[in-house]
Amino acid sequence: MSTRIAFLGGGNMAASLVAGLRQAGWAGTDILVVDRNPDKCDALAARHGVTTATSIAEADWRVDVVMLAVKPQVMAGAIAEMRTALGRTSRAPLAISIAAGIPLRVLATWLGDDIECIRTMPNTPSQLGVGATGLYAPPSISADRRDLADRIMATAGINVWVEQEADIDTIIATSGSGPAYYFAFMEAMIDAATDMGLARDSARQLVLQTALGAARMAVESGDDPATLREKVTSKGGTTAEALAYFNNADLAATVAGAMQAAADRASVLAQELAEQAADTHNTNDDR
Ligand SMILES: NC(=O)C1=CN([C@@H]2O[C@H](COP(=O)(O)OP(=O)(O)OC[C@H]3O[C@@H](n4cnc5c(N)ncnc54)[C@H](OP(=O)(O)O)[C@@H]3O)[C@@H](O)[C@H]2O)C=CC1
Ligand SMILES: O=C(O)[C@@H]1CCC=N1
Repeated sequence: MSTRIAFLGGGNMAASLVAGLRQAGWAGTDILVVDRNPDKCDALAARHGVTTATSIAEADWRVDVVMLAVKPQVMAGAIAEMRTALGRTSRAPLAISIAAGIPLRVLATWLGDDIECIRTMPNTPSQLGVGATGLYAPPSISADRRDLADRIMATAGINVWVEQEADIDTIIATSGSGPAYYFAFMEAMIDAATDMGLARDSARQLVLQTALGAARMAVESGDDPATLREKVTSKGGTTAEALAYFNNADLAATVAGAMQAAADRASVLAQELAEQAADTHNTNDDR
């Protein structure tokens, strides 16, 4: 029997995951995308043959899995609306959260007792099947449900399961946000090469192909990145000069600081959302 998946939110990350699912052969008719923006719904329906709905209240929630894919700040409201709509259906779907910074304990207060949740952190290269996803499931989740989440996220690329939820914040800082770091590096290199005299289009082609080549070598050659770096670096040559410049600017500390800032932001978000969940709980108790 087929597994029906709904996406609560059809933005950048959901679109990437839908593309990965479709590329892996998941039937478009088994995928529902619920997004309030009709243009996004139309684009996903046209491109991937998925079913769409622009209203949470009116969507057909008879699904096996719900991917929680709206921004953290609007998740509580979207889940509340979905809960009301789900009231009509008899079985509770498995929820898979892709949101940064919302702990399972907070999601549980919003989802209710009957909906189990697995926390994941994918990234946008999922759209090409070369994504990287971190996953955490609490011990109470059955092996079958873990396998289901594993199967779904594996359509996006590689899966890495972690034993403690706190590691998801590190994964957000590493692979969740990571593509943006590489894109920023590419932008800086394109700008620099252009400033140094290359035509922008030539600079772009050279930078992007270099990034692709370096990534493929790092993945496929069997050598670790340090060895590959050494093989480019001739003694007394040009690469050594560039790397010395990076060292003087303390590139490693800059990268570590940026990643820590991303992880810290996830913790702050978690704290804010936990306080919001507690306030809602107290308000409901007061009624
Ligand atoms: N982008 C990324 O690289 C990654 C993102 N994530 C996580 O994925 C989640 C989504 O991020 P991203 O895809 O970038 O965000 P987007 O803003 O691109 O997508 C969210 C979509 O949900 C829609 N939406 C919001 N509220 C509702 C609602 N009540 N009913 C229907 N639709 C609604 C939004 O519409 P509108 O635009 O009108 O608000 C938007 O189209 C976040 O929680 C993020 O932490 C995780 C890993 C990587
Ligand atoms: O920037 C964000 O918050 C999301 C989570 C990881 C990538 N994008």
